[in-house]
Amino acid sequence: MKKGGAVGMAPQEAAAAVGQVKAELEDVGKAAGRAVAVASAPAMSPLSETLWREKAAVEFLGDVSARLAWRDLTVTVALGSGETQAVLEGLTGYAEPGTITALMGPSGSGKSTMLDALAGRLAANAFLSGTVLLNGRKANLSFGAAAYVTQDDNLIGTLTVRETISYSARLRLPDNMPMEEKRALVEGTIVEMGLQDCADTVIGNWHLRGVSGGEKRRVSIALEILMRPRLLFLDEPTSGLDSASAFFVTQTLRGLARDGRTVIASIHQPSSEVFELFDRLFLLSGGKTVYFGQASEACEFFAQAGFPCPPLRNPSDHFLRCINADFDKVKATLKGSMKMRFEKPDDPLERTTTSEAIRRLISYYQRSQYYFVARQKVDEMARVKGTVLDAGGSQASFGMQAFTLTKRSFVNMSRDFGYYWLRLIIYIVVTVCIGSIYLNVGTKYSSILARGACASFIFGFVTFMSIGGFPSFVEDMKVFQRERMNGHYGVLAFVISNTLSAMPFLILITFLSGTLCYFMVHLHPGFTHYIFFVLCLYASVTVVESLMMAIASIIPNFLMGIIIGAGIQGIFMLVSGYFRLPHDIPKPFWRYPMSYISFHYWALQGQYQNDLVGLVFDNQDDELPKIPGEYILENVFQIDVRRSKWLDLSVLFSMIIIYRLLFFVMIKVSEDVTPWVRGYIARRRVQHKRRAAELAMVRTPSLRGYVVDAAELPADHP
Ligand SMILES: Nc1ncnc2c1ncn2[C@@H]1O[C@H](COP(=O)(O)OP(=O)(O)OP(=O)(O)O)[C@@H](O)[C@H]1O
Repeated sequence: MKKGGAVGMAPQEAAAAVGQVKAELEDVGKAAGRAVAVASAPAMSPLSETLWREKAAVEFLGDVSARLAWRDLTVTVALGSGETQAVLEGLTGYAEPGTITALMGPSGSGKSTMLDALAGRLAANAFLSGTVLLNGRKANLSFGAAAYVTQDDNLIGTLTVRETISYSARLRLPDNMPMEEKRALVEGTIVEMGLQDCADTVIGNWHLRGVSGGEKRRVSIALEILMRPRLLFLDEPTSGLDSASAFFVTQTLRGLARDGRTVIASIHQPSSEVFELFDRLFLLSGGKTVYFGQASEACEFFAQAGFPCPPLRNPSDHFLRCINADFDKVKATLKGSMKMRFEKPDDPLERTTTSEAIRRLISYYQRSQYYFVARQKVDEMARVKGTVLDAGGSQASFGMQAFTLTKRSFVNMSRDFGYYWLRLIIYIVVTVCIGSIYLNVGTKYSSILARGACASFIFGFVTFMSIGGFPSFVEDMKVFQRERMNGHYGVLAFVISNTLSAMPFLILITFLSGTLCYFMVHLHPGFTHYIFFVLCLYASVTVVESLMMAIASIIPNFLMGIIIGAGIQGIFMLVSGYFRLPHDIPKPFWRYPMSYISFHYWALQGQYQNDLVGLVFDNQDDELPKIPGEYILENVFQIDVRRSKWLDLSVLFSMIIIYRLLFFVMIKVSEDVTPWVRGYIARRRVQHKRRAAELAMVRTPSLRGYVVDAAELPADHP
């Protein structure tokens, strides 16, 4: 059959042609299935091959494979001004098990948005219409039902490649799977992604030189293929890779697809070798379909549409050259500056603008057999209700997830110099400075204020320094968000692990610096006084950590987070009872509730009692009276001495729990509530803008006629 012949055919002829195409496609499909059985093995690691052989029979029967189809997919985003922008318009296509589908198009054409729409990850201000069907059913693919490799490699910099993959395996594989098998799976994945040479190299971060960008990309992919997902989305998996690595990665993805998986990847500018590895091609320009069909037939489609690929040009370069409207601007600029001299009159693209070429290609596609066949196939896939795939994600128990995460986080904290070690040094230096300035503070009259100032500085500024860990928290949150979106583990396991892994470091930092400070300043002697002081310091620093983690969960930006964290702490410090005495703090708002919410307040009140109760202040050489600490507490610092200092400490410890719960709630809110609220606001803005525009048109007499005329136009009028 002549390809492209459906254009301009009578309906009966077209139906017969489609029938023939379908028969051809089915034959090709069966042949591909058989070919897969033979051809896929050499591209796979021995382990993958075994897995494949065990499961291939089941998978090709179609009971657990993923058939994805989308029809009339349209995505509109609401912009801040209330205007809307159509990012994708009426896309129809499908992806089948055993194939790799490439999404190609110029920058900004909507590739990432299309992947997000298919994977159920659209931003809150993006609205989807049309249908996405998985095995013939509407499916929610977020949180682990499909694996998704994003453009950013959010990995833990201090772990080696092997450790990164091993921890990920332990987080997701079933607990009862023998360690040997888990290890074999990890090693198999390392081999499959060609990471053997750098398996024991750290990923790298700002102070650790690690693996190359390309290797990082491959680690990100390895993490997602580890669990052999049925459906795999990849956003630009080859960007930043050299041609050999890009070929290797795509070959691996093809091997994975041949394993019975459905692979959809957006690709920027593939080399001709890479392009040849794709089964289907979805070409996008300005959010519209330029071509969807067999990748190998794309050249023919372009030739039929009047844009044949010149000999010796990489087909994918040619396609992208034809559909990138930016070339018009570039050519105009170059012509204007007389820099473009060599024009080829035989090239159709020289005789027309790229915008015109795009228009012609889109319109040609919509009348072509390719479009017709795609719609038929999608309708067919929608009719067959296949297996409901499980939610995917982790198969490990909650306990295993929490344990593995705690261990991984502890290893990261102990290796990352910037996480706690640097802070430990700074804490020691600062506390030595405090110790020398208030050295043997004594019990003279002048010591009263010195003790007050010393405690205020310690519980104010020293705890304040904990915001220095914010950049590390943000890195942790990025890794968490990637893993969470792919369903590796839950929020509770993450919060618990983060709390437990930080605990030993916080104990070390606060006990070391607290002990130095306590003995140098010579605070109230006695073991219980000492232990109260360090516990108070520990609780305060932990509360600040929890507060900063809660901030990091909603504001994942270093500078903004530090400014907000510093602002909150500054306000808390202000109402702690030192800069303004408790009874003098204005009652509405500042005393009730702010000072009671401030952890500085409780820490300072407790420490004042801990330090002053039982001490007597005098100036030995004078005749002046001796002043008991209790009197100073009540009359100078305005503290109720009947309240136990242990109550203050228990409030501080309760605050740790409250802030950790807040951290948990914040993550849940940013996951569930924030997108809903943002979506609601975006919808309201759009409705408001539309109503205003309609009103303006009806009120303008000159436009009234236009509105009426427009209403009478046929629906398909441009
Ligand atoms: N949530 C959103 N809010 C506003 N605009 C958006 C949103 N999502 C996508 N867009 C816009 O839609 C267009 C397509 O974006 P998209 O990231 O999908 O393109 P792309 O083809 O993946 O580009 P690149 O290859 O550069 O990554 C861009 O102009 C982008 O600004």
